[in-house]
Amino acid sequence: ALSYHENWQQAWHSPEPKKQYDAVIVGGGGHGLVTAYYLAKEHGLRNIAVIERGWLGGGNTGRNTTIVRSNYMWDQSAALYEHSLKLWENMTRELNFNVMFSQRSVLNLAHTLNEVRITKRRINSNRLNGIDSEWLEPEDVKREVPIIDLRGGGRYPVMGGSIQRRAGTARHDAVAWGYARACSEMGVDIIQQCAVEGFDIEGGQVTGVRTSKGHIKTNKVGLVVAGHCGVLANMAGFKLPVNSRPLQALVSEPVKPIVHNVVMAGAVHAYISQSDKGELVIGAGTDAYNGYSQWGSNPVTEDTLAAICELYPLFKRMRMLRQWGGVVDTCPDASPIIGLSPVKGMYLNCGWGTGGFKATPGSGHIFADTVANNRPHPIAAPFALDRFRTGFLIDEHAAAGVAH
Ligand SMILES: Cc1cc2nc3c(=O)[nH]c(=O)nc-3n(C[C@H](O)[C@H](O)[C@H](O)COP(=O)(O)OP(=O)(O)OC[C@H]3O[C@@H](n4cnc5c(N)ncnc54)[C@H](O)[C@@H]3O)c2cc1C
Ligand SMILES: CSCC(=O)[O-]
Repeated sequence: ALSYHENWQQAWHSPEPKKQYDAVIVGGGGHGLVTAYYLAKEHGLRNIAVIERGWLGGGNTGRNTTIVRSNYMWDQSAALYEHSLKLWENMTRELNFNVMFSQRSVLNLAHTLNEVRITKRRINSNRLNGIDSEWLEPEDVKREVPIIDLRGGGRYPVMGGSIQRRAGTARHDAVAWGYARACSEMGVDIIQQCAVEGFDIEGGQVTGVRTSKGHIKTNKVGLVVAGHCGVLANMAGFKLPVNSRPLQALVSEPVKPIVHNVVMAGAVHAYISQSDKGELVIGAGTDAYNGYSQWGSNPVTEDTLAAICELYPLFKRMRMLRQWGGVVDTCPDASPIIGLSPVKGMYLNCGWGTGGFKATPGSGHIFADTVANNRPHPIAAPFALDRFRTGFLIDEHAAAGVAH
């Protein structure tokens, strides 16, 4: 019988790359692995490789604060994120792997009259799209989150907020492991510690991928590398309207259960939830400058912790355990890019910025359809790269819930 560790070692095979694949997905994060999963499961491709320069889930998929919700403003976003939320609700059964999806509800607080108006407008838009979303008066917020100081320390009073009760959190690296195991069972080659270093492009068509483990022939490439999408686009000879910058998070020492939902406060760049182990999981806004570092910086976390102490005074004596960052790729309208690239046979799934974890299953599902059929899935179509030429943007900065 295999030990637990040996069992894990064999959850997915890690072969050396073959000389040729029908499709190569660059990026072994959640979005890339789900794409490979549906290419195999729903589109009958069997000769697929996922190429990951580090380890599975080592990018933003394993670094995020795990919030899952679908309460975005515009119809196009509602279709995308609600498609994903429905897949989250069945993911553990689909993968036979416990991703610990916990629908504990997500609150988005409003601290100014402007945020009250924007939030109520978003709630009405959600309800028109069949998404569960409610307005809470300050006393309702207090009932949901008894430890909150509605005065917000006097600086940012709580004037109400939205709540989505089907929203919640999940175990992020379990998502990568669950899909990796399912991919491997369908014969997808998952190749870690293998960096893509360039592309062969002939007559505008991709024909191969150059990697640190050798050359691979293919005429179908999905770029799913989050904060490094601009780097890979440059390798392929085109530019993306994306800013890549660190987004940070931190966790406290574990304490008894005291926060039973997720509480986000965009105006003060602070949001919290509590992990099943009892740690406070705290998120901040992005750094103010572009960069590819994956570690924290004190000014950002100091601001966030000051806001946390104003909203939840009893946390003033909590000790922080760990702080880290990830490189998030944000588009000018805070919406993703899903679709064809300027290079034939090369497809883009990026620009998810501070909020792509919640879209992981839906993103991979519609991107696989786009890659397999060489045309955008209907839900992906509005998120084409071309929108930055036509000007038909899908601005979700307010719903993003995080300053960037
Ligand atoms: C601190 C933080 C908190 C966040 N909180 C939330 C949240 O609560 N809710 C939410 O919805 N979203 C959140 N996000 C955003 C979310 O994590 C991302 O949008 C999402 O996980 C992106 O998934 P992905 O699979 O596209 O990227 P990743 O998981 O980053 O995967 C991309 C992979 O590409 C690989 N790669 C890069 N270059 C190459 C190369 N040249 N060759 C091969 N491989 C390469 C990387 O190593 C990486 O593993 C947060 C992000 C951060 C950093
Ligand atoms: C990092 S912010 C979390 C979200 O987008 O709900």
